[in-house]
Amino acid sequence: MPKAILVINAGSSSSKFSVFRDSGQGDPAMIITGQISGIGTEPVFEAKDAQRRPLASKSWAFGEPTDRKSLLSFLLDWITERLEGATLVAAGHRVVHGGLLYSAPVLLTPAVLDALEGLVPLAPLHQPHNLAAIRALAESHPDLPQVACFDTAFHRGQPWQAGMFAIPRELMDEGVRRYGFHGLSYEYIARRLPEIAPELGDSRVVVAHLGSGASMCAIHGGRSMDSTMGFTALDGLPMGTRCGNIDPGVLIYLMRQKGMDAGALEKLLYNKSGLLGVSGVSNDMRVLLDSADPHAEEAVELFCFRIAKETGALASSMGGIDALVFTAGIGERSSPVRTRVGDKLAWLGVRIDEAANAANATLISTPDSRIPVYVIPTDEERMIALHTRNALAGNAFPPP
Ligand SMILES: Nc1ncnc2c1ncn2[C@@H]1O[C@H](COP(=O)(O)OP(=O)(O)O)[C@@H](O)[C@H]1O
Ligand SMILES: CC(=O)OP(=O)(O)O
Ligand SMILES: [Mg+2]
Repeated sequence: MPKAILVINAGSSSSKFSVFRDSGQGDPAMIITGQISGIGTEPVFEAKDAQRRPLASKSWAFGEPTDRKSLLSFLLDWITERLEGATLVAAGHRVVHGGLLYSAPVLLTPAVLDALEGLVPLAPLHQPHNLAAIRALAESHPDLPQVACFDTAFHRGQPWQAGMFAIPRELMDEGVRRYGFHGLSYEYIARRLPEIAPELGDSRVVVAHLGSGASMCAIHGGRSMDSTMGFTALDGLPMGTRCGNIDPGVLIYLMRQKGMDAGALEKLLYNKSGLLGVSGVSNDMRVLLDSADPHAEEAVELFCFRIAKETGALASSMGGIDALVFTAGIGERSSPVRTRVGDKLAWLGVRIDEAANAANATLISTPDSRIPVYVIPTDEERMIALHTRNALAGNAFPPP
């Protein structure tokens, strides 16, 4: 009998989900995708089929239970009716932080969940919501195996220099080190790129994952060598509402001179900074690109400046660069951002083909560009489905 795997990527106010049919041969096939948004306020459920055609939607009447557990229970009932003979065998979750302990996907047990709970302070924007979805599902469906797939796992094999802060060694031994995130996305790109460009299998690639969280990764021969995010998902590029890298002296200044405590700093750096903080207009790149406000223009320019700067840094970590890849919401859909980054990398010999770029084509560089530039839609959900299948079978993935 065919099997089905539920994939969940739970955020603060929304849970994205997909259902994959798994025949055991090749990659699992996505059959349903969607999200429940407005969790905690007015939830709305929307589901689409594999071709992204609407399948169903629902909102909840006042007074109906809309806690996470009830919403997930509704979701599972709805999915079970549409499995057409397949059996739901597991749920795979994106869990942002795996810390020092988890460098591969893991079958969830109460002890694993407790260990992951201890990492909440390292990913306050993500981890609590990832774990809340797991706990809610464990309550409503205690017999359904659940697998945690970590954003940090792909980076755990990085050279030691990339993982180290120049602070006293004891802190590093406790786990105060650079981890890197968006690993499921980078792992997918590392797998997909050689299918698109077989000659790039062993090469040095810089990947820019530009979504509401944004980071970049240096990948050599399919392995992560360095990344812009560090101990938390606050480091590196400026993001929708996060500051990206910042002189730590600023934090000491804010504490001393402005009396800010940890909570206030967390709010400032995670929720009020980045594109939103610089523009004062929006955290959404589409809004900024359409805005006539000079501060919106500055936010876009700063974002692109930092992407170009990090490209140079990551290339240096690999001793060179053979290709550049854009992915995630902004990377896949914003040709103006890609044009600006390309212009800033003209020194490297990057030449963007504007017609291909405007069309969001796969290859957006000209034939005379010194390195090829690609746009590759990411698929973190597919990686989670693959990892979940393999964790259930007790196999390591990718195979050693
Ligand atoms: N056509 C577009 N042009 C520019 N930015 C876009 C476009 N479409 C989506 N985005 C940006 O992509 C971001 C979401 O990216 P996504 O990868 O879905 O993020 P996340 O998974 O972190 O929520 C939004 O904040 C929005 O600014
Ligand atoms: C790690 C991270 O920043 O994730 P997201 O892009 O989903 O916010
Ligand atoms: Mg994302």
